[in-house]
Amino acid sequence: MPRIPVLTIDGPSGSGKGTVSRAVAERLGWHYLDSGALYRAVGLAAAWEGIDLSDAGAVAQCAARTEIRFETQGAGEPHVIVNGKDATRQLRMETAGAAASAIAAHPPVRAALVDLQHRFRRAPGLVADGRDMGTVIFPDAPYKVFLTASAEERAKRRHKQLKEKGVSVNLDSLLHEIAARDERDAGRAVAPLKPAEDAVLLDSTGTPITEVIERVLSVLPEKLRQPRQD
Ligand SMILES: Nc1ncnc2c1ncn2[C@@H]1O[C@H](COP(=O)(O)OP(=O)(O)O)[C@@H](O)[C@H]1O
Ligand SMILES: Nc1ccn([C@H]2C[C@H](O)[C@@H](COP(=O)(O)OP(=O)(O)O)O2)c(=O)n1
Repeated sequence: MPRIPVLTIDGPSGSGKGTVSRAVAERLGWHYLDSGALYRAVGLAAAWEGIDLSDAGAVAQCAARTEIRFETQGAGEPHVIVNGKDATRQLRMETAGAAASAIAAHPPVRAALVDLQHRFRRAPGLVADGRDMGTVIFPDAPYKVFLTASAEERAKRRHKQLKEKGVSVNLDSLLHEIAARDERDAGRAVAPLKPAEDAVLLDSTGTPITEVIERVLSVLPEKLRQPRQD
């Protein structure tokens, strides 16, 4: 029996993975996995419990007992409920991204989240967004994209996004944080940020989101791109 199709979209922070993945999943009528939100949620849950984020074993145990749910509430990003609390806003802060990047470097933490991620592969298909979707979690995915953009453009996008959410941050410090996160995510020993050998590379610098979405959709065969009738 053919396996349920997966489109993986990996790339660095601010490359547009989340926005593009959600739009593509909606167009196809497929499920969506925001794997970064899982790492963010575990980082937050560990901080709530006062766990030292450098303690790989303690964070991995925390990952195994943390309950993470995604709730669709109208348009826009799904809300993320961590151990019963709506943590959506907190999880989007750059501090949560940095904590996620730190705990994500621990192999036992990554191992604790593998089954959960595989369970998102449900019919009719899955769009999976992250760093290692095409390389480690869904290496057999038939469709893979690696999305990038210059660090300057990614920092500007994040700056605008946070400003729209009422969070004021300095552009220079964002650029620094993004560069530090890129370096840690790409430099770690386990599941580093890198394109799968069979991924299509897309640089979105200066390209409007609508066009990026079309380019990603063009990676899929025509028959999958038809809107579903049911
Ligand atoms: N091609 C693009 N051009 C301009 N802005 C973009 C583009 N892609 C994404 N954005 C904006 O950049 C911000 C970060 O995008 P997001 O999808 O959260 O990135 P990622 O998930 O890769 O971190 C969002 O506000 C989004 O609207
Ligand atoms: N599949 C994944 C997804 C995220 N991570 C880690 C590394 C990232 O810096 C953090 C946060 O990821 P997230 O995709 O939410 O961050 P951005 O939206 O790209 O800024 O989690 C990971 O190691 N593996």
